[in-house]
Amino acid sequence: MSESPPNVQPPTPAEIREYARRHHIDLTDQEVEDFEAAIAEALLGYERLDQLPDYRPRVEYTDRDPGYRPGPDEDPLNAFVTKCEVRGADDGPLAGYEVGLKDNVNLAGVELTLGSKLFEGYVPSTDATIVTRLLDAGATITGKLNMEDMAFSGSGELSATGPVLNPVDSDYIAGGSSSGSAAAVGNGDVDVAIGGDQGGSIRIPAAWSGLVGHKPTHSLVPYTGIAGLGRSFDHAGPICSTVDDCARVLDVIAGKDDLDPRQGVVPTDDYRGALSDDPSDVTVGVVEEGFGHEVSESGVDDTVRDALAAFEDAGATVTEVSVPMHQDGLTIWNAIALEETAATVDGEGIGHYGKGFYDTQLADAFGRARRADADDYITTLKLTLVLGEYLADEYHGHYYAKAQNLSRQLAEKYDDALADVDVLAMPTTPQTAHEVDESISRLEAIDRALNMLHNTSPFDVTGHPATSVPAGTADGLPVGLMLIGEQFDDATVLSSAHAFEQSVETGL
Ligand SMILES: NC(=O)c1ccccc1
Repeated sequence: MSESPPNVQPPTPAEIREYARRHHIDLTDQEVEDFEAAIAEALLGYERLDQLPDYRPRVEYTDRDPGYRPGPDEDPLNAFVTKCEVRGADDGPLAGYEVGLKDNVNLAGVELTLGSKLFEGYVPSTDATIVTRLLDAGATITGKLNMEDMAFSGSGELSATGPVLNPVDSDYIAGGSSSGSAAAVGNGDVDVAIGGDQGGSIRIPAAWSGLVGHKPTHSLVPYTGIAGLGRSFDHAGPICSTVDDCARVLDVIAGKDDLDPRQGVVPTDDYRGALSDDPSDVTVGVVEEGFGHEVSESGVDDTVRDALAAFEDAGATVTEVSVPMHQDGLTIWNAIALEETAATVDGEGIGHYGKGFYDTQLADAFGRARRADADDYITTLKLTLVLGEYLADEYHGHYYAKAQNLSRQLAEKYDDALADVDVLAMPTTPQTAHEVDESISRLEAIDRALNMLHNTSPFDVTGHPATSVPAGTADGLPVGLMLIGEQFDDATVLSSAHAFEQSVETGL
């Protein structure tokens, strides 16, 4: 997909009528004629815009290698879209670290696919803000990692290049949507990886693959230069083997970015410096409603309860808390995710509103691809666009707006529970990884893509920081314990996860 800037042309009278109709306006003949003249005048400004060069963030470390797609011998888990090597500064907190990026993160000069056929051959010429920060910290970026097609599934089997295999047991899938991020870290191909999380996509693959995944507080980590689904619930964050590495990466990528319209005031911390080894520093509120969902596997619930009992034996204070509204979290997330994703796609992948960097290249590429190849969308995105557009149109945005309001109320309920404890706790997902099965039906694929979001998705719409840390196994497969903290108190969440990791033997 090559970059060719648009060259503005005036609409025909028929087009003027058609675009008016899309806004429920019926123009008279005289209105069409008058607008034709007014539009000719207005478009002179657009001719000028075509002449002005775009304003883009500067790219540093310009020695770029476009890389290559590894074959199955080199990449048996299908973790990579591209292997590459972009070296950063000579020293810094990530010197010696090989870092992989989910393939929705702009790395200038290297193809970006979003795990989808639609973007094949698209090469951004800017870096995401977090890429600049990683390179400044001494990292070497060694790969673009596979992901669920357009990030719209939690399972790990719906990339355009097929299933991503679980690094603990390759008869199972890795979890998604940051599937390659988990597989590459688990397989030792990279030291740490960046993932993305809109409904659970950092924490699910971390849980299923026996790794640590941290979804930062919403807006703590700039999302500039990363393709997303909706500004109000897009997150990027680390997937690593240890909590210590997650804190080390967060120290580098967190903080104010003038280019990101999602951010307000962004309080940061010394995340690595705040890590504790001592369970007696930690008070945990175990959220009753995070267990026993209809889809919950008892083995998962038992493993998480046993791990929390072991944490208590090691000195942590563990209490039971109730947050009844948690049971409505997935419903609230769903109403936000459906309409906001449809609006983002209508907005050519970049949307509108807010001051910041707008990726014109992405809009050009996505705009063209979606008009030509939308039939190749992942099935869950097709479903979301149909239903999201229908609901927005038929009910005039009522449900999206109400769900946004309810997400604020939900956030208050978690805050109330957090007033008495450091962190809340529950299983990251109600079940362990699905078995690899390439013969499933469309409806089974949709179910497997979305049936694990009960505990992860509420925190994508409330914004609270949440870490998944390995808690043990159920039938030999990894189980994740999710710890949740107050907004912008990522330090306490990571510190509590670290104390757990250091004091409880999980076999992972
Ligand atoms: N990107 C996500 O977190 C996601 C997960 C599951 C379904 C839709 C989106």
